Amino acid sequence: MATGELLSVCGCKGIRTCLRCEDGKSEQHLLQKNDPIRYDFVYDPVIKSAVREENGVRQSFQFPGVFLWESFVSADEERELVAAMDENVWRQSQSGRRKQDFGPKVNFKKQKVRAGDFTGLPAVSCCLVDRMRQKPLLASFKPVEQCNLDYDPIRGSAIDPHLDDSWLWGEHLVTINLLSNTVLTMSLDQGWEDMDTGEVRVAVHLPRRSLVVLFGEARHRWKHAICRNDVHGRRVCSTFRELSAEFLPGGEQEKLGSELLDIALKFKGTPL
Ligand SMILES: O=C(O)CCC(=O)C(=O)O
Ligand SMILES: [Fe+2]
Repeated sequence: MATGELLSVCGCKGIRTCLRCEDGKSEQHLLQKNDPIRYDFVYDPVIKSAVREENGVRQSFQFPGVFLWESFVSADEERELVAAMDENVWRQSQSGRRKQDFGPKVNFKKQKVRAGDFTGLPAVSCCLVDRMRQKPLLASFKPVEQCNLDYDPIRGSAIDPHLDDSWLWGEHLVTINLLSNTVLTMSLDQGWEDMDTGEVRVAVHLPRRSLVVLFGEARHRWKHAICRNDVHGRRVCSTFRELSAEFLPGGEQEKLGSELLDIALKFKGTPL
């Protein structure tokens, strides 16, 4: 298929905005986006803790559920991966993002999933998945979906704080961060103890070409986001998702789960 994007101003719906459509949205929506933020921590991957220093006072707490793998792909691989993505059409998505999906057809509201036109993950991902599985944390990771996202400061690209679905998707969310450094902002709307009056945020710095895994508390309790201000140049990422227990051996929908995995892991996919 030809390189390019499908024509329309942008892909935003409801309260989502990007630089292309913001003039036309009500100020209320923009005000809601600028709520004050109270407690800003930075994730330290060495001590696996969130750290903050204010007026010479250092505060920190354990922050489990984040695994960072720096230089997961080489500079040559990064170039090849992005070139392969750019051979395919990027579809407009919310908040100034563009996307390419390789995965089953899902209706999250009705909790319905079927193979649909899914042809599998792309061929270029086969060696990436083999490599990630070398780490004990991901030894049994079997992705059934890959979503490529494209962020650009010119479009004001971002993704609002959210939790990924956990009816269909399993424990580990794996993202490869390409083309520029960014920050994954983890947040709890209402903190706890002496921070319970405001939002608590933890900035997880994602170097270019790194891989990050969210699991446990960082997957299920803390929301994650990419803020517009943290997109400094074109950024492309690939997020891989596995199936939840319901779709794995012993689960109620194991047959469907195994059919979807068979398709996914043939690595013959084209985007939907
Ligand atoms: O861009 C990212 O790194 C995060 C994407 C994300 O959270 C999602 O697609 O659910
Ligand atoms: Fe997400």
